[in-house]
Amino acid sequence: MGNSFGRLFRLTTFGESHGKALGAIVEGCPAGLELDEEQIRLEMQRRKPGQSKITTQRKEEDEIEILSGVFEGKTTGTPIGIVIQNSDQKSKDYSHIADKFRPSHADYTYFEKYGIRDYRGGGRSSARETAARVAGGAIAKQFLAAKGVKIQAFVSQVGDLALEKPYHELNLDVAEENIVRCPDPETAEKMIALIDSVRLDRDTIGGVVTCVIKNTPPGLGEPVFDRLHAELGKAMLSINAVKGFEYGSGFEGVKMRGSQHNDTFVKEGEKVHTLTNHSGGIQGGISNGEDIYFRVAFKPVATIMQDQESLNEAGETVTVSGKGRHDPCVVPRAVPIVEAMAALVIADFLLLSKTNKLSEI
Ligand SMILES: Cc1cc2nc3c(=O)[nH]c(=O)nc-3n(C[C@H](O)[C@H](O)[C@H](O)COP(=O)(O)O)c2cc1C
Ligand SMILES: C=C(O[C@@H]1CC(C(=O)O)=C[C@@H](OP(=O)(O)O)[C@H]1O)C(=O)O
Repeated sequence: MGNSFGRLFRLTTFGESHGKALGAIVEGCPAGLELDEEQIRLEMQRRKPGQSKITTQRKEEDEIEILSGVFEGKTTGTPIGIVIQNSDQKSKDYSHIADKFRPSHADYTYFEKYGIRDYRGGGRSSARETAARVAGGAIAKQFLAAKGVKIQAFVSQVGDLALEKPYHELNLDVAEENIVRCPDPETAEKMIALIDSVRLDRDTIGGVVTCVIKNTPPGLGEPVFDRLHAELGKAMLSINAVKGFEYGSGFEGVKMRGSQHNDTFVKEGEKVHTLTNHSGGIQGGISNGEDIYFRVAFKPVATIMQDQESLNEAGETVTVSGKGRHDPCVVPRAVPIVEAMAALVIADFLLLSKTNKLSEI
């Protein structure tokens, strides 16, 4: 339970941060998709630890090995198994807190739930698990690319430093050219300096990742419960350290009047289009064909290199201090994770949408 995501396009992950390996099993990917392994590797490189001075210094290559479900470069429709070896575990960094709870990490809640916890590197609660999500999401991304759907995420805020311009006034393609993954080079420099100074203070800082999905066909999503934005929200809130999700006008929208907020419909050739997009491409839980865009808020990382008061398993007051390799800010590496989870949601709804109309069954 709790280790799988999706209904028709389905991802299951396994593995712990300091265990032998992590893995992904993708089920439901249609047969005959040309799978570019290099593209999956590129996505893994975008997420891997040790990629720059502003990320954790754990060194993992995050090489993937595809075990099944692909023949002569094409998917066969059977489960795709992928394994990612762990090679740079330093479990001794965690010996001093084996029976202590780091404030705001998952140590206490895992112990309460299971009565036992793999304290090595946070075990299953470590964001190392997201390596498997990125591998699975990379397959969903390729499936979507073949249908013309494009997903792009970028860092839009670190601490108080936020991009002023909306996404459509930015060249999102340049985001990958800097280590923080912000599409405005000047703001990127400031963000990098801010993360670096926070790191030198032995502290951590939060941030926001914005994601844009282009060319989604209208009609994806369910009118009740499994609304498209609800599933995107669940996908995003399932990522480690996420504290907030908003789509379209989001929380800012409450400041507007209906007369300002409504998106006017117009016809452009054969296509229905809206003049503004406060809806964020989703109305009534269903995609309307406009860009889908949303923002995901990440908290400051819990493990800080400072003494903090906490409790141990016996309920005694103890001092806890982080050791080892940790991210001073998660957003640069969260960008490909957000894209992967978004791809899984859209791929799943794309398959489900084939059951909407009698004429399509
Ligand atoms: C890309 C990424 C990297 C992370 N790196 C760290 C880290 O180095 N140290 C840490 O304590 N937490 C890190 N986290 C956050 C923890 O995994 C997360 O706080 C923990 O699982 C508890 O879950 P919660 O914050 O969602 O409640 C990271 C999260 C992400 C998305
Ligand atoms: C190793 C990765 O990131 C880790 C995420 C993480 C956490 O608590 O989430 C804690 C640190 O690792 P460890 O589990 O070794 O202490 C990070 O280095 C990775 O993303 O591949």
